[in-house]
Amino acid sequence: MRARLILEDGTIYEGTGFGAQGESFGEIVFNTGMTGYQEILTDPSYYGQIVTMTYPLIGNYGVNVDDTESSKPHAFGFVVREAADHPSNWRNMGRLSEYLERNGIIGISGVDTRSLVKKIRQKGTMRAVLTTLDTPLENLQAILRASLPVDQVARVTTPIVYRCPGEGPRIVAMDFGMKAGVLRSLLTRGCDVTVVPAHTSAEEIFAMKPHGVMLSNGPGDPAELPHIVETVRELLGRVPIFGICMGHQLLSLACGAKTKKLKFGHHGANHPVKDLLTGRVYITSQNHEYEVMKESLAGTDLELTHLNQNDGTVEGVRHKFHPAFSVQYHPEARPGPDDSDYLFDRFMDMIEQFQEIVAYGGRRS
Ligand SMILES: NC(=O)CC[C@H](N)C(=O)O
Repeated sequence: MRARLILEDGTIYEGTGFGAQGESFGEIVFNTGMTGYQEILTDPSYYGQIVTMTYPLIGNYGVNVDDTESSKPHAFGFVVREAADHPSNWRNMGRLSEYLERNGIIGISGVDTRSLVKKIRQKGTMRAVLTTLDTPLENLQAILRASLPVDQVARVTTPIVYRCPGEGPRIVAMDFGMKAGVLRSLLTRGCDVTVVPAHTSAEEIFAMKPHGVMLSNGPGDPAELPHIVETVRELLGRVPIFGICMGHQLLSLACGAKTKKLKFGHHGANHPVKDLLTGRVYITSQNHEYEVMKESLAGTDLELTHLNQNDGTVEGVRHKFHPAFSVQYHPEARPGPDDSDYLFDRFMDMIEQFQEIVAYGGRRS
């Protein structure tokens, strides 16, 4: 089956379709992980994005039921150099091509992904359309001029409140498109987690009497979510907060910092980040297109805590007075190294310390 990938700058890549048939339109990004394709496809933060894998052979260990980060794939398309269709692994339960087909995701193989990634790095993230149909080029170019979906968080957040009981601290997790790994990291620490839709108000959250609030990862532009930024501002100082990726950007915006789009984003499993509090460098898992602007931290009550060692971008902040901190990368990993798992312990310690303050008649009303 013939497939075409057409970029905003007019470049056309011809390849072979694998997975579903049809047409898909989104932003083209690249991920540098050698493995982890199933976690990547099912990470809700990829909603609206067509993902190119830089590693040349994808699909070689098949798919299984454990490597998913949500109930279904969210990426808008998948681009690879070579799709391995004879998987071999003790956990293998099926072929990647069948998995994509079953889930309505269009894949294209046989693409010169090196040239594609070079283009994205030179020109920045672009819109792209991926098709297995014979649609005339003019029509595809018209699709490329259309606007991208807005309020992507609303498309991937949980529609209902649900609870995973535990004996430990009560956490309310605001789901902006939360990866299963975030929930898992809290549950393995015994937390009692209530997951709430993205648009839940601060009042509704306080009614659940949380010991801590988790701000999850999620797709799209954080600056398009002023109502959620306002909610985070209302939570600040009244309950310990830990933000991851989108959660980090929303916490930063709530404290007066600014965000902007990176040229081509960070998507991979080997980004070096320095924890400025300990001086140690960690290899981290990343997936983001936006960043918190370093210069915008001046004049806020946020302190820079983590720095990207490749390009010097902001990777983490903490509030100088309130119990709140966040990181741009993924301490829950999946896929990627779990070097940064300690941040969940830091959150647990923060909750314990805040509880002591509350017990001594501190800040909380
Ligand atoms: N993984 C995420 O939470 C991504 C956050 C945001 N959508 C970005 O692209 O920067």
